[in-house]
Amino acid sequence: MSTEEGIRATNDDAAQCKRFAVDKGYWQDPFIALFTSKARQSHAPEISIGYYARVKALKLLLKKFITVTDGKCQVVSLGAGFDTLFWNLKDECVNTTSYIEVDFSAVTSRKIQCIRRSEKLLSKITSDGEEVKFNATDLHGKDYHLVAANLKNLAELDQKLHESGIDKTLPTIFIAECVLVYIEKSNTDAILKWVTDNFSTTFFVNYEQVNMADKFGEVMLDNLRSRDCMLHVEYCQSLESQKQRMLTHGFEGADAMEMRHVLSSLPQDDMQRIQQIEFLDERELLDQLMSHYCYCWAFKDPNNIGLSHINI
Ligand SMILES: C[S@@+](CC[C@H](N)C(=O)[O-])C[C@H]1O[C@@H](n2cnc3c(N)ncnc32)[C@H](O)[C@@H]1O
Repeated sequence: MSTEEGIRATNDDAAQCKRFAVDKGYWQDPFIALFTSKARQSHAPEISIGYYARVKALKLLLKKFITVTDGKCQVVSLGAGFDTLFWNLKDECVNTTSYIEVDFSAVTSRKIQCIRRSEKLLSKITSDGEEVKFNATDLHGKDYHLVAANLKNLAELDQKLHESGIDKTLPTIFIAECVLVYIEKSNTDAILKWVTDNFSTTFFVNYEQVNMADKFGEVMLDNLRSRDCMLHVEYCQSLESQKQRMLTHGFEGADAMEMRHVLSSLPQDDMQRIQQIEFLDERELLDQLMSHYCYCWAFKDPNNIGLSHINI
């Protein structure tokens, strides 16, 4: 059985791994240090390269969606944790109609505290001196919203998105980065169906485990179980099962890619740069790790605005 505490702790892990990799120079993120303390633990280069590919590919997909929709779109980040993508996009002057982050209240309240004590973070969510509205768990800026909801409770999620001013007729991208795998199949099925039932033009990006039916997958499951985290891997058997999940829940088209192929599709000059940061002992280990994670993306685009062309 997972405990909420065990699941929430995965956010601290992700944020710490990102901070460590950023401090090492894998990629630039001037905001991650505002949500994390300096990493106490070091991580193997394979882990940092994994995060590098995950962060780069998500930004790539999101920017393509924003370009296709000319910025007249909404981003909903499910289980956003301490993700900094909103601030990094703002830093590059990439804007959307609104950007909404959702997580458990214990996570959003900590994120709100970090935002409130940093002028650098606050300045990106206010404009023309407009006030940011917040309580202990929810924060509403002009185009940024951070709200508390349990993703298993769709009525609560719907209500919180409504309070954030969501427009279900506007193209909306949903991001779930290492989130659905912590939630039971019946609930994730319901989330995906709710998305396609409610949003007329929508794109979904899911990052999580794949090819989990082997020994490596078994060890990963055991490892997380010992930290009070059950992974729900029914759809993590193959790229095909990942895509089928999307298609059976109302998406018109879906595609998926193992992270080792994502990595080799990223700009190669940057790859050469990151391979020089730390000595990589065994290339095989990197390939093994990267073949157990994937991006899967899916779209519903009845007006043919071009969502079917978005890929990595
Ligand atoms: C591994 S972390 C990933 C955080 C962020 N997406 C990233 O990639 O850096 C998983 C996040 O999902 C959140 N989460 C998991 N199950 C959830 C649920 N049922 N309701 C709300 N948030 C949930 C956790 O609290 C945590 O912040």
